[in-house]
Formats: sequence, structure tokens, C-alpha cells
Amino acid sequence: MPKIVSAKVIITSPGRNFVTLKIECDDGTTGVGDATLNGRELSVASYLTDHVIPCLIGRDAHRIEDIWQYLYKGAYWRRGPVTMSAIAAVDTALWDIKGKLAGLPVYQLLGGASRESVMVYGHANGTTIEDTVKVALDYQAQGYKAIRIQCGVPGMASTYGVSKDKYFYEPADADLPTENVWNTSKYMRVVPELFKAAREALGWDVHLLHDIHHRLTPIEAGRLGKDLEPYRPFWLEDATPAENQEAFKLIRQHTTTPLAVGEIFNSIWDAKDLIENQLIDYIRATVVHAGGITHLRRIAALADMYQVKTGCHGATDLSPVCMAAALHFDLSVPNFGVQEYMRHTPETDAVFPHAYTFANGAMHPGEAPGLGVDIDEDLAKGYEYNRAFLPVNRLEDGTMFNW
Ligand SMILES: O=C(O)[C@@H](O)[C@@H](O)[C@H](O)[C@H](O)CO
Ligand SMILES: [Mg+2]
Repeated sequence: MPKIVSAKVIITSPGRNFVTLKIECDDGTTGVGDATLNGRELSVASYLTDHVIPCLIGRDAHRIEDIWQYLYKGAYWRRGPVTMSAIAAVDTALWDIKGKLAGLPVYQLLGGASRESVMVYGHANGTTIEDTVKVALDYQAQGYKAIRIQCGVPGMASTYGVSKDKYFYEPADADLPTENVWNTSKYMRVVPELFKAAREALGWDVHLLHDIHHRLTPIEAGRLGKDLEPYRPFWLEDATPAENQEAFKLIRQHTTTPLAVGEIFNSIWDAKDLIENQLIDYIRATVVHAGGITHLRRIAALADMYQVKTGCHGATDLSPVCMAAALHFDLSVPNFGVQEYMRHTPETDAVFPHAYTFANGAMHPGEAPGLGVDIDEDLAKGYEYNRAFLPVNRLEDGTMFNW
């Protein structure tokens, strides 16, 4: 049996902070797992180093399920983004090792390919509607079949999803949280205009997505969903904060626009009622924050029973290790919907050499045994950790709001 003899946490910051777990077995086989939790990276690093790694040494690396259960039930304090990101990193690294030892890409261990490739969506954003549509046309020209569109809001200095440099969006932008200001009614006026202009420019053969990013009440989300129905959005994401899963009932009463939620979910329990009551159409949970491949498969299996599809989160703060693992999952899962692909920078890609490829609006994890991704430890050493927080959001009267 491949015995775990060591494991280490590698923190590197090629443009943004990443936390990677690397596990090594007695025969020299290694596996990697993403443990990055944007804005709280060191908490997961410590959880792994101080509370998980000592319990891994000497265990059989093939026993993925047993180790998962040991770390989940053994913590006593179950669930939460820190715990489940740490468990995810271990799980992902063990699937990587299992694939390498079997000489198979992980998707083959998950039941093989259910499709030829994985449709992805890119992020078109701009300060104005015109700017956003121009970038969306560029994505369409690159072959993307699905494009997220986010534009600035007249009268507001900033809004979610609009970056200074268009193609790379990194919201964790300061040593202490940047304070943004928000106005819902101004936002709700511009989004239908954006979709109208986008449909006129791009036509109907491209999927258009939008991320509300937890900023509307259920009835406001119902209103926006209804306003957008003529433009057929592929989904409206994070329409309202989802701690109260029941809130989505009110949105469903008012609009047929498909709903996606779950990038901040970290276990099946966060999504159970949403899925069982068919209150959503896509589940966004992904490998790094929802307990790894093992737990994400459970979430997808429950979703499949209710015709809910997967739509894994894939922002730049999820490392190429998570992207690789997600693509193996996406290729095999029966109820695949779409994969977010917010390209990493060239310096990040250099630190994380990978086998996955993009062509014509779709991706493939490649045929390398395991996940087909690694971390170049020498390169990684050259990028010091830089504390960076996600912004916070206030209403114009100063009330603390959702970012
Ligand atoms: O859908 C998305 O990609 C966003 O919600 C993310 O950009 C999210 O804001 C970041 O991952 C937070 O770190
Ligand atoms: Mg989102």
C-alpha cells in the first residue's frame, strides 16, 4: 500500500495568494490539492499544518473515503469553509496519487468520460455597456459558447465583476478590505440594458450569464429575473444570500430565469433544500471549497435526481490545481452544465504546470495520470505571500451590505 510519509503546505503568490497541499508516499509518488480560501488563506494553511498533516502520516493513501470521513467526523466541529477547504486539499491530492499509481487520468477513475469536452464560460466586463459588449464579442470570436457579462453602474464608483484590466479579475485587492459602495436600484436599471445590447450584438447562439453576487433581496431578484426573461439568460448567479435556502421560493414564484448558486457552499447540507425543492437549476459548489472530488460527487448525484446541473466555480482565486480537478469531475459527471474559466495569469500558469487545454469554447483535463497538474516549488518560492482581503460593501448611507 502507498503509505503517506510526508505532506507540506506551499504558500505562493504569483499575482495572488495560493495555498497548495503536497502529499508524498513512501514510493515517492506525490499528489497536490488546492487549499486556497480567498482572503483567509493562512487559516487553511494552519488548519492543514497544525491539525491535519500530523494525522495523515502513516496512512494508506488509497483510502480516500476513510481519510475523508476521518477528517470530517474526527474534527467534531463539522463543515465551514476552512475545514472543508482543508479536507478538499487532502482529498484532491489523494485522487491525484491514486491516478498516478493506476496510470490513469482521474476522470477515468470517476467512471470515464461522459462527454468529449467541457463547455466553459469566460468573463466579459467593462465600465460601460459598450465596453462590456466589445469584450464579449472578443470572447465570442475566441470560440466561447458561454459568456458572463458584468458592467459598471452609472453613478457608482465600482461594482462586482468589473476589473481594471478586463481579462484578469482579482477582487482581493488590498492589505485591508477596500470599502465599496452599492445602490440596488441603479444596478437593477442597467442590467436589462446590458442584456438587450448584448443580445443585439452577439445574437442568440451564445449563452449569456450574469452574477448578482448576493446583492438582491428575493423579490428584487424575482423582478430582475422577470426583466431579463426576454433575453433568455443562461443563469442568474447568487441572486440573493443563500443561508436561507427557502428564500429562493419567492424568486421562483416570479421568474423562469434559471438560477445558479453555491460557490460559497462547502457541503451538501448547504444545498440540500435548494436541490430537493428544485429552487435552483445549477449548483456552483466546486472542488476546493466543498470537500474535494469525493464530496462534490455526492452533491452532483443529489442534484442529478432533481435535474439540477453542475456549474462549478472557477475564478482566479481557485488555483490551476482546483481547475484541473474540476475538469476531471466535469468530464465524467452525468449532469454537467458549465464550467467557469476565469483564465489565470501567465505567471500563475508557470507556477502550476498543467495538462488541461482550452479550444473553441471548451476544455479538457488531458490524459496525464492523476490530475495532470503540479506545483513548481522553485518558482513558487520566488513569490512571497502578500496579505490581501476581499472588499467589503456598504450602502450609500453607510449600512454594511453584501459584497
Ligand atoms: O462567480 C465568480 O467567479 C465570483 O463570484 C468570484 O469572482 C468571487 O467573487 C471570488 O471567487 C471570491 O474570491
Ligand atoms: Mg460568483
